[in-house]
Amino acid sequence: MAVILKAVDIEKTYGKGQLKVEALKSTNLEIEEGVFHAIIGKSGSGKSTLLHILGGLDKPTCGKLYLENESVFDLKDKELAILRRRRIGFVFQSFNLLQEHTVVENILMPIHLDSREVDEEHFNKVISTLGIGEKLNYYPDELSGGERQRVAIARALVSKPAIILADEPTGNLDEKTGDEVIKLIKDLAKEFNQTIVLVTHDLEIAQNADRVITLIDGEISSVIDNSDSQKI
Ligand SMILES: Nc1ncnc2c1ncn2[C@@H]1O[C@H](COP(=O)(O)OP(=O)(O)OP(=O)(O)O)[C@@H](O)[C@H]1O
Repeated sequence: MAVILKAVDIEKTYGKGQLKVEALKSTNLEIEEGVFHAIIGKSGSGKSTLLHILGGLDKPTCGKLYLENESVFDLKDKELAILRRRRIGFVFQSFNLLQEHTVVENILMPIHLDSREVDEEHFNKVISTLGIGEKLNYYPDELSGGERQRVAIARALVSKPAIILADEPTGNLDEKTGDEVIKLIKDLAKEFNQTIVLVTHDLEIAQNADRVITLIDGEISSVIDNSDSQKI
């Protein structure tokens, strides 16, 4: 499978002197196309730091990141912002929807910001897969938590990003809704051959992923394919 995102010797240090925290020690990681990856680890192990760097939201102290062979942190800030908008879909615990805009406006925001044409067929497929067709003209505060997260996922998917990065996407949802959202993410990965990297502290959620990356104290301690472990 093709490597879509590659981290090479990435390190991230916060603070100085006695306050220095090595959030990520030398990290090498390859993210493959169409694969659903989960990053797990205890609180403070560096999961969010790694995800933010993989998404170009935060710069590493040193190291390189390549998205489809483009060196992400060698881009100028403006180019990096465009790359993030066009090539990376983000899904956060807090949904990050714009309250004063309707569901459909939220979903199409990244495409409109880029003055791009909407691929109607893809849009309709995403909406029907996520089951939010009836809610397009509602406002976020008129939706349940699970519906809001499905809108955020639709927004991430609709611009056909190279990769979707999700940080504890079920963190604000009850267990049943969280399970439904994870199942949807898993189905979407297959349906759209979508590359996904999802951060979670929940081992059960990680079981849904194709590949599980475990972080301990800022270091990758293992990368395990669930399909391999199921074969054993
Ligand atoms: N902006 C910051 N300034 C200083 N230290 C930070 C900052 N962000 C994170 N850290 C530290 O870096 C380490 C890794 O943090 P990170 O948020 O990546 O962990 P995490 O595994 O995502 O944790 P959690 O599961 O609790 O969200 C922690 O020790 C944290 O305190």
